[in-house]
Amino acid sequence: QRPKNFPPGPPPLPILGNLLNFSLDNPMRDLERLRKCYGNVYSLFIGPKPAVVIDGVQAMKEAMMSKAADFAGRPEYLPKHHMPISMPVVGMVLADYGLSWKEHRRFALMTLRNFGLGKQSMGGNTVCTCSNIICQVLFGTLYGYNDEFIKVVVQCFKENSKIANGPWAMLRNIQHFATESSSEIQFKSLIRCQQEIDHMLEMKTQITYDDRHNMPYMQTVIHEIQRIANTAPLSVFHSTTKDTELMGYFLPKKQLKGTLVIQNLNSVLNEEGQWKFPHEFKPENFLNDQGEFVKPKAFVPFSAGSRMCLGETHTAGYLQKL
Ligand code: HEM
Repeated sequence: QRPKNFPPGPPPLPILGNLLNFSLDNPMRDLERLRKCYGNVYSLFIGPKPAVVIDGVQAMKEAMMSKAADFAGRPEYLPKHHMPISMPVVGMVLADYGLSWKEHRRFALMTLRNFGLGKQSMGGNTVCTCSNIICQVLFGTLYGYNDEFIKVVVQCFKENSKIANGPWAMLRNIQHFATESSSEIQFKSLIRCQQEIDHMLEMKTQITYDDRHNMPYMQTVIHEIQRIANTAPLSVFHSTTKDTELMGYFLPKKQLKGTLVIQNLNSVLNEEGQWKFPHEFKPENFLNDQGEFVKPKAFVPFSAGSRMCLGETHTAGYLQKL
């Protein structure tokens, strides 16, 4: 039974809730269908538990920015107590809203920033140390500095990136780009990126992270790939921390032990009215009329607000807002 003035949604079945409303092959398409039927804020039953789905920039902004503290919880039943033995402690990702999470987040942000996250390229031991800290932040496990496990993990990542960036892989990627839909645009984008790289390499021997400011087209392509790739389409589930309202609907805390909140980041990354070409791969989505790189407010692959991803380099700005 939906509480009074709760967001509308499809009628649930006993025990199963709305599970049969979703197909296994493409549940994102079913969410889009429900959005068209019920609007940008609607509810579903995952088994017996009600959940609220948030679509589009406007609803997401109200929940994650204007009412950040009300929506910053994590659901109780996320599988934090069923982690493998190597992750016995709850990391920050699944930690519920509270003092402990705040302190961990503040500390992690400062540590990552002091290590130069997003400022400089890192190498050698720094990579090992950072990977180790990321393991602790994410999974709650810190390895010793000479631990063989973390050394092997870093070595595997290095080998993988060599393979992924090697000449054969590049050829394969170009072939993939060239044969997928809107292949011509993608192929032209790659050629233009290569020209930008070649131009930079005329002036110096190696390109670093800082050079991105002089490579606007490269930036647009990377961002457009991330928009289309949609790495975490439903983000990490949130939960309300108190009775609150969203777009005129009432979301009770007490009655439901915190309402489960699902952000549909996919709906924002493809929202009509927010993008010049919402449903196509076009780097122009990130170019203004002067041909400069701009990041539209609907670019939210890392989510937004107080629980926004720590890997996003601009997250540091939220340090003061916790
Ligand atoms: C392309 C790569 C990545 C994507 C798309 C991504 C996306 C996300 C998303 C959508 C969330 C959930 C935010 C929310 O609950 O509203 C998240 C949380 C998080 N991410 Fe990432 N992430 C990426 C890489 C990283 C990296 C490299 C780190 C390590 C520095 C990281 C650390 C975290 C942490 C600690 C959280 C939990 C924050 C909290 O609960 O307060 N992520 N990420």
